[in-house]
Amino acid sequence: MATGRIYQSLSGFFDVHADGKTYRTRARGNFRKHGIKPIVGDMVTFENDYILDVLKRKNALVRPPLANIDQAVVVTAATEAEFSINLLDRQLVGLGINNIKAIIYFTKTDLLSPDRLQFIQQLAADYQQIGYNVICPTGDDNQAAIDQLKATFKDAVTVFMGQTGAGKSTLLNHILPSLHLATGEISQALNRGRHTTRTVTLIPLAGGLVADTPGFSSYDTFDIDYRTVKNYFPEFVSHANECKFRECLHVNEPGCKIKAMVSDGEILNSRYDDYLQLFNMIKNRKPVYNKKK
Ligand SMILES: Nc1nc2c(ncn2[C@@H]2O[C@H](COP(=O)(O)OP(=O)(O)OP(=O)(O)O)[C@@H](O)[C@H]2O)c(=O)[nH]1
Ligand SMILES: [Zn+2]
Repeated sequence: MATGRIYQSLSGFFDVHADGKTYRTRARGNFRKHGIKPIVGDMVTFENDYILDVLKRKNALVRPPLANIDQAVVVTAATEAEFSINLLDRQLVGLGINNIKAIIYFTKTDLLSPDRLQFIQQLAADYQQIGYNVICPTGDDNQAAIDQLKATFKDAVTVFMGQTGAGKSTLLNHILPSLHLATGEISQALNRGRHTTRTVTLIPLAGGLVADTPGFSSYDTFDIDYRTVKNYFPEFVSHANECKFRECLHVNEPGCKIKAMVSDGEILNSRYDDYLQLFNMIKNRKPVYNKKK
């Protein structure tokens, strides 16, 4: 029996990397009975080219299906018309909930005015300070940024996420020129018919594995208790023990260190506003009752 990771799935076969070799395996019939369907990214045990067991997943994304993701490159267009700090914060919280480390990568910095570039660089420094890994190419210095990004791939499974048009395919093509992903308008046109059949392959790169598909939809459902939203704002977590109340939600409580830090400019107003927005959205969300099966 051997243990390995599924890196590709094609018409009923699962290609597995184990001990530096690759194996073409199949799932046994009884997998279907138990409702376990192996997907790319899964760690599996196998013998004689048959998968015996799927090991417990750390997390999984649905479209396209991929398990055990360590980190996501949040591809973010820095231009004024496209950038939204609110969207960025929501993406970061979504990743936090799924236990996926975020790497923020700014694109289109070549289009920025000097003022705008300075604004984005300050923002990059602020998010770096919070604890995120932020990569912000400047001018013609694209290669340095890409090298910096590649250095984060070691020993990790990495996916690319971001808004439509943010530059995910362009960036992946730079990193993996053999992919030849369609970009811009062509990509838009192809996108329309591709939801159903699209699968993902994990490609070995810079000591890690990178998903070759740029179109991961981030989840807009935040399936958590509203009282835990604060846990996904790292700069709140590191000072929460300085609030007067141990269970402080940093909303209306007296003696709240987080609110004091917002007033003092030590925590970004926009981060606190986005926290309150998510907090209220999740608190006021109508419960969804699933029909009994
Ligand atoms: N000037 C400039 N243009 C860029 C940059 N990155 C991407 N673009 C352009 O932005 C457009 C969209 O880029 P894509 O790579 O297709 O974006 P995407 O995120 O893959 O988009 P979807 O496939 O719709 O999800 C294309 O016309 C790219 O040429 C950049 O760093 N600078
Ligand atoms: Zn507080």
